[in-house]
Amino acid sequence: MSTILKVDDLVKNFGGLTAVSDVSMTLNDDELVALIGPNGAGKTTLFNLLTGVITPSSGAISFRGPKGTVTLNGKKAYQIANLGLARTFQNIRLFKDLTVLDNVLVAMTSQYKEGLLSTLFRLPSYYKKEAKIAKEATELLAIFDLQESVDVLAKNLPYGIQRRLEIVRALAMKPQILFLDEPAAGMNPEETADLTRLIKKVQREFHITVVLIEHDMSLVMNLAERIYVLDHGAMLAQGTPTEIKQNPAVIKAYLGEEVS
Ligand SMILES: Nc1ncnc2c1ncn2[C@@H]1O[C@H](COP(=O)(O)OP(=O)(O)OP(=O)(O)O)[C@@H](O)[C@H]1O
Repeated sequence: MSTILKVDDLVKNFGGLTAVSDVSMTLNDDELVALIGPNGAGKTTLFNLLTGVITPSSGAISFRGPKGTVTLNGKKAYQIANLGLARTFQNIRLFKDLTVLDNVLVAMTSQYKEGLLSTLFRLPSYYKKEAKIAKEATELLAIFDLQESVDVLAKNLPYGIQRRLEIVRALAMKPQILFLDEPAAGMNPEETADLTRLIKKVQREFHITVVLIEHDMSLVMNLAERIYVLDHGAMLAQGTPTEIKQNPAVIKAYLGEEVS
């Protein structure tokens, strides 16, 4: 297993507040990692730094992509996404007035750069590529049991299914690392159990690294191979679920909350 993402001494200050403080971490190929911590610990800020939504105050992020290792600091969100880091957000960000299929097609077409001439004059290669994209999108939706809903407007889907569609959209970008920000937020226990199965399936079938922020400890302990724990912006601990459950510093940070 080799390192795909390396974070060294990352800092993010918002005025006088240090939201992320000297955080170092590594992500390996094909692993499922959880990032946990109490409210306000800096988890989303760390995701935002890794995916270019905000820029670090200091520190380094390096990513081993298909064309070698690149520094992500200073790169824009779309450049980082094109390199192979896709994400979902805590608040659903679908195109609510587009159908399920169109939501996925929009994400997918960023991967297929058709020439201007072919697009303008609708050459046969244009239609061939369009058919290929539609087939891939439909197959991806089927993995997520959304094949029956391809023509439904995103805004008319139940909440749990909208969250699922968000994951499909992120996967449509063919990422090497998938960041999921609270994928089970607002879901009922049955939806959460379905989601847990799906995330496992995605990681197995797509051979990608998955990192998730999650407050639902049963999901985290069921899914994660490794866990990082943030507290007050700093990395408090890292280890296997068993190690984290028994870590006195983690138990103290979660005082009053159950880490089980
Ligand atoms: N854009 C911003 N400007 C100022 N402060 C911010 C900004 N974004 C986050 N913060 C602050 O940084 C700290 C970390 O916030 P962050 O949202 O990363 O925590 P979190 O661990 O994701 O919390 P939660 O589990 O509640 O989502 C908080 O004190 C928050 O108020």
